[in-house]
Amino acid sequence: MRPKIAAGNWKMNGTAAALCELDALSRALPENPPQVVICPPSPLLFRATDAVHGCPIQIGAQDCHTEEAGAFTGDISATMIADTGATHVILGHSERRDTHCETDADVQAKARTAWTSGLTAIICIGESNAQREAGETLDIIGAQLDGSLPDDVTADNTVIAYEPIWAIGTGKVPSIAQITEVHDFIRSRLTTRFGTEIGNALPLLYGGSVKASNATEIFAVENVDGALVGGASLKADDFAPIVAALASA
Ligand SMILES: O=C(CO)COP(=O)(O)O
Repeated sequence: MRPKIAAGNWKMNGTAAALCELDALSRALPENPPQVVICPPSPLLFRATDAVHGCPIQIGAQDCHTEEAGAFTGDISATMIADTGATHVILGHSERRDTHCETDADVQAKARTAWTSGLTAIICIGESNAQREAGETLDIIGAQLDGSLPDDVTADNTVIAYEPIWAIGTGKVPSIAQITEVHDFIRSRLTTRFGTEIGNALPLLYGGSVKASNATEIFAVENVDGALVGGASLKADDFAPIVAALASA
C-alpha cells in the first residue's frame, strides 16, 4: 500500500509571517491525514520545523547542491537541510531545470547526496507544451525518469512528481485521461527498471494547478498517490481542502 502524500511547494514566496499558515493547517487536518510535506523557502526551514513540532506535518526544502560542503556561494547542501529537521527535498523542478539549467544528471547526483543525509527526494519530471503538442510526452518523461533516478531508488528514499510544465501556475489542468496515461506509463517504466516490488511501491504525485475544485477527480486516478501543489499550498484555507480530498480518496 503506497502512502498518500500532499506536498506543498511554496517556491520563492513567504517570510516568517507566513509560518502562521502551518499552525492553521495543522488545526485543519482531517482525522486520519495523509502525509503532509510543506516546502518553504530555505531561510524559513529552521523556523518551519519548529512550527510543526508535535504535529503531523513534515518540512522539505526546494533544492540542494550535489556536494555536501564547499566553495559554492549561495547554495545549500542536503546536510544543512537535514540539520534544520527537514525530511524532504524537491529536486529537478522544471523551474530549476529551466532557470538554473539543471540536467537529469544533476538531479540524479542531488538525489544521491539527499539520501546520504537521510532526506527523501521528491524528483520532478514533466513535458513542455511544445513537447506535448509534438507528441513527445512519453518519450520525454521516459528519458527524464531514466536520467534523473539513481539505480538504488527505494520507496522510502524517493517520491516522483509528474508536473506538466504547461499546467504549472496556468490554471490549465490535463484531462483525467492524460494524467492517467502518463502516470500509468511512469508506473510501468518504474516496474520494468526497478522490479515490481520497488516499482509498485514508489509514490507518484501529480502537480500543476491542483486546487480544491479539481483535487477529488485527480486523486481518483489509480496511479496518483497525491499532489505537489504550488499556489494553492500557500494558504491553509486553500490547502486544507486538498489534504482532506486526499484523505478521503
Ligand atoms: O510547480 C508546482 C508545484 O511544484 C505547481 O504549481 P501550481 O500548483 O501553482 O500550478
